[in-house]
Amino acid sequence: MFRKLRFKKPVSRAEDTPIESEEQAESAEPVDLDKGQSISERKAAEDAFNRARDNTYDPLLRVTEVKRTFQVGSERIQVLKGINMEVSQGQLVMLKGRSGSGKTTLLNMLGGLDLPTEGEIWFKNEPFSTWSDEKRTYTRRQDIGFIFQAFALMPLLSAYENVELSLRMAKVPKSLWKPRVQHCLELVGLGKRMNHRPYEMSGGEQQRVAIAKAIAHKPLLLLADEPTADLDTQMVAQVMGVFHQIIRTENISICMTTHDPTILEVADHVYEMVDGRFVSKVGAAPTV
Ligand SMILES: Nc1ncnc2c1ncn2[C@@H]1O[C@H](COP(=O)(O)OP(=O)(O)OP(=O)(O)O)[C@@H](O)[C@H]1O
Repeated sequence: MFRKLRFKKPVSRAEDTPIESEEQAESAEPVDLDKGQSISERKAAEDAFNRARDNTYDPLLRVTEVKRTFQVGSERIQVLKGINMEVSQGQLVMLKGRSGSGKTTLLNMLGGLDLPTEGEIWFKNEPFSTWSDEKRTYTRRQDIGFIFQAFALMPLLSAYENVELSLRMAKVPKSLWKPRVQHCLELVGLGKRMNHRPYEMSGGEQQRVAIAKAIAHKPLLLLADEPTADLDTQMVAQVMGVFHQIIRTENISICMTTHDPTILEVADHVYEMVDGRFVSKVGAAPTV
C-alpha cells in the first residue's frame, strides 16, 4: 500500500517565492494575463515561451566555498562549512546525507530562496547569489522548478489546474496553457487523470503531478527535496523514470536530495554530505 503525500501548509516568506497558497490559487483564477497586451506583445510572449531552451551553459550551476551560518539566540550555528559543487546541463545530481547534515539548506540556496553567508553561487554563468531579491525571484520564476514538500499540490485543484497554476504564476501567455499542461501531464504518464484531484491519486501519481507542475514553465534546473520519500519501490522507479525522461526531452538538469541508497546508482554524480561538508563525490566531474 502506498502512503499519501502529506500536504504541508506553505511556508510564508517575505519575498515572492514559487510557493502558491490556496488563497493565491483562488485569487489567480479570474485573472487573464493576456489582457491589456497588444497582439504583437502577445505574439512575442508566445514565441519566447515556444522557443527551444537550447542555450548552453557550462556548467549550469557552480557553487564555490559556500558557507551558511544561522544566528539562534546568542549562538551562531554553522550549517554549511565550505561547499563546492557543479551541475552541468542534462545531469541528475544527488545530495545524500543524514538528517540534519545540511542538504535542504543547500538546496534552498541553489534555488535562491536563501543566501550564503560566504561564498558564491553562479547560475547560467552569472553571480546569482549576489543579485537583489527581485532579480533572483525573476530568474527563479523563469528558470528554476521546485519539488519541495512545502510547495506541494493544491488539494482542491485537479491535476490539470495544479499544473496550469504554475503557468499562471510564471506569467506564461494564456493561449499556451492548455497544450503545455496537457503535454506535461502526458509526459509524466497522467494524460488520462488530468481531472483528478490529489486525494483521488496515489502518492506516486501525486508526485508525478508535482513534477509536471514544476517543469511546466520550462525551467533549466529542477530542485527536488526528497522527491521519493514516502513512496514504495515501484513508485520510486516511476518517479526516477520520469526524471530521466524530462532530462532527455526537456533539456532540464535535476539536483535532488535523498536518503534512499537504492536510487543513487542512477545519478550522474552523488555528493555525500556530513555535518555541512561534502566528504565524497561519486561521478565523472572534477572532485570536490
Ligand atoms: N533557519 C534556521 N535557523 C537555525 N538552524 C537552522 C535553520 N535552517 C536549518 N537549520 C539547521 O541546520 C541543520 C541542517 O538542516 P537541513 O534541513 O539543511 O538538514 P537536512 O540534511 O536537509 O535534513 P533532513 O534530511 O532531515 O531534511 C539542522 O541542524 C537545522 O536545525
